[in-house]
Amino acid sequence: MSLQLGVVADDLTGACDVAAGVHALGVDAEVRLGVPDSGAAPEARVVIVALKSRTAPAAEAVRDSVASARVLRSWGARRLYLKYCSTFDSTDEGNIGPVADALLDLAGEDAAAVGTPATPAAARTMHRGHLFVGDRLLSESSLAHHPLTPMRDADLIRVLARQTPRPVAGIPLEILHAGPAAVAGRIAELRAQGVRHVLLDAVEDGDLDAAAAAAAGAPDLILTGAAGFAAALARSLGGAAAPSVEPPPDGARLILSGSGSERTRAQVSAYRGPSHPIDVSALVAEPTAVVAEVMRFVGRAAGTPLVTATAEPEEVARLQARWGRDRTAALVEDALARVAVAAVEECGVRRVLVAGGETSGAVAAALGATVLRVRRIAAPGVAWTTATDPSGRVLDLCFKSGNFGGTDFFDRAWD
Ligand SMILES: Nc1ncnc2c1ncn2[C@@H]1O[C@H](COP(=O)(O)OP(=O)(O)OP(=O)(O)O)[C@@H](O)[C@H]1O
Ligand SMILES: O=C(O)[C@@H](O)C(=O)CO
Repeated sequence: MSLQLGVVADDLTGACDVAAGVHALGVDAEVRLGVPDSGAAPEARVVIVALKSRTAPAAEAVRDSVASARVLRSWGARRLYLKYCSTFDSTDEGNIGPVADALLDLAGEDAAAVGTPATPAAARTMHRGHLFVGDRLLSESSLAHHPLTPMRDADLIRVLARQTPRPVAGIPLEILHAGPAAVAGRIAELRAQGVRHVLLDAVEDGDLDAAAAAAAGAPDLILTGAAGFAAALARSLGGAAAPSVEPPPDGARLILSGSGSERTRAQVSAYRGPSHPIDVSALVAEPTAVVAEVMRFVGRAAGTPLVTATAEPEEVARLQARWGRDRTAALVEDALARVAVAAVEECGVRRVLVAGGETSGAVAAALGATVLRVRRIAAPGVAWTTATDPSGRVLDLCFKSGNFGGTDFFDRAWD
């Protein structure tokens, strides 16, 4: 089976979100970590390249995304998809606009980028170009206070227009409701007017299906969006078989949380097993001693140990003000990554659940995972995945976006 959809995702948990949605439809998907080496094409119909490009400097994000897109094309990908966050996480500098522009350059002079972050299953909907998170405008949700990409404007036409010199326009819901032909017609009109970025309204999966059907007739479009539109495209591939559910490998379990999101804070508080906080200030002075102390806890814990740096926003802000935002983040990510490696090597851990996108990227890289295949859906947008580390150990890895999973996720994810 040939590669139908080649996805470039701007973070690892976002890549796993797409893989989970595609797998749930019975379409085989594979996640590649980092810019892949070209070479033999994977067998999966959907391949998702997981980058760490959401908050990287725009030039770096463009370089890695274009390199990944070239490899996906060399593997015969029929469509290219740029996966960004369902809450459009970005700044005026990028990286959604610059990366989409670079993919348009690759696709040809008249190409256009068409898509939507709307993902109704995750309560992200678009109306009149405005993004809603649940019942709130994006700008009135907790994303307005995101430490790296605060989203203070819910008008995504305006947000994207600040990131690209190319004209941006939206397609309203009534055209989506009029069906694929109406959507395709409107896209063609906008392109004829010189528009190069089109954002679609969508409030339910049927709207995304109409968009996917419209896109089918225009193979030169670059498709963009979050997991919702990617799933609609996968649905349109058809021929889905029931997803297989493999048993997990034997071995001990570990939970690592470096996420600061509201949902993860609730999950950490609700967890009923043994847990150990990371002392971030101690980490600044003596990271090796902190990791050694954590490993004594992991080695002795009865049940599934949780190692957590998750803290209230005021505490994170205090630590960032004292030690620097990037330095604190790097220290925490490095410590959790070292704990993951030591737990696998010394404690027989084979199942690792990680909370937080940046944290997940750091842990996956340290474990030497390069390819992930979905084993089982753990929650909407979250999957258990199988990877083989460089020593040949089979690992069961779950990378959870900060905002995903129920409050009791850390207790229930293992079933
Ligand atoms: N106590 C802390 N103090 C300062 N920084 C922290 C602390 N705990 C975690 N961090 C850092 O905050 C960042 C959290 O980002 P991460 O992407 O992992 O989670 P998130 O933002 O909640 O989730 P997502 O991107 O999945 O929505 C990481 O870089 C992590 O190292
Ligand atoms: O789209 C989302 O909300 C997630 O897949 C995500 O990008 C997590 O960082």
